[in-house]
Amino acid sequence: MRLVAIGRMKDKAELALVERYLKRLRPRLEIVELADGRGSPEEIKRREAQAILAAIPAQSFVIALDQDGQAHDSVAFAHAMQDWMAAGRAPCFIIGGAEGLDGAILDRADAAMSLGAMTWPHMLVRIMLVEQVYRAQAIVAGHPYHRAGRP
Ligand SMILES: C[S@@+](CC[C@H](N)C(=O)[O-])C[C@H]1O[C@@H](n2cnc3c(N)ncnc32)[C@H](O)[C@@H]1O
Repeated sequence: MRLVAIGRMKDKAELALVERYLKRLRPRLEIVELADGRGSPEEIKRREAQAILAAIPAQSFVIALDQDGQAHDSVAFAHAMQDWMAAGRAPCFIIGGAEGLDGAILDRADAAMSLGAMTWPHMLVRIMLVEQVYRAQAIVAGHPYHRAGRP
């Protein structure tokens, strides 16, 4: 599995949170960080899109993180991950930069996934996604990390 993300995560507290979940993931999630684009907002998105497209492995199931995408609950996400893997298409998640994702990425993506209607900073999205991937693996494994209790 791969995560292609715009921006270098430097903050130690953010890195520690990503590492907390990353080290537990099986299969592992490789994070590919790409430099922020330069120029006007449109140029930034276009340049970042070129780099993102080049970093997507062949055969992967591409999931663009986008606030207008489809919102899953954690169990549905876990089962979707299982289906992609079973089909031999390892997930490749994409997180945009400050300007968001270029339309070319949304066109290339096999799915667009939302973490809610609000706009989140990309580094927080990275942390939340890695936690949800770990939660998905816990759900599939029947690990008690995920408690399904609801009112
Ligand atoms: C700061 S946001 C970009 C905001 C940008 N104005 C836009 O409209 O996408 C950076 C990245 O974080 C991700 N992101 C932010 N909020 C999200 C949400 N609610 N659901 C899914 N991804 C989100 C997206 O990949 C986005 O490109």
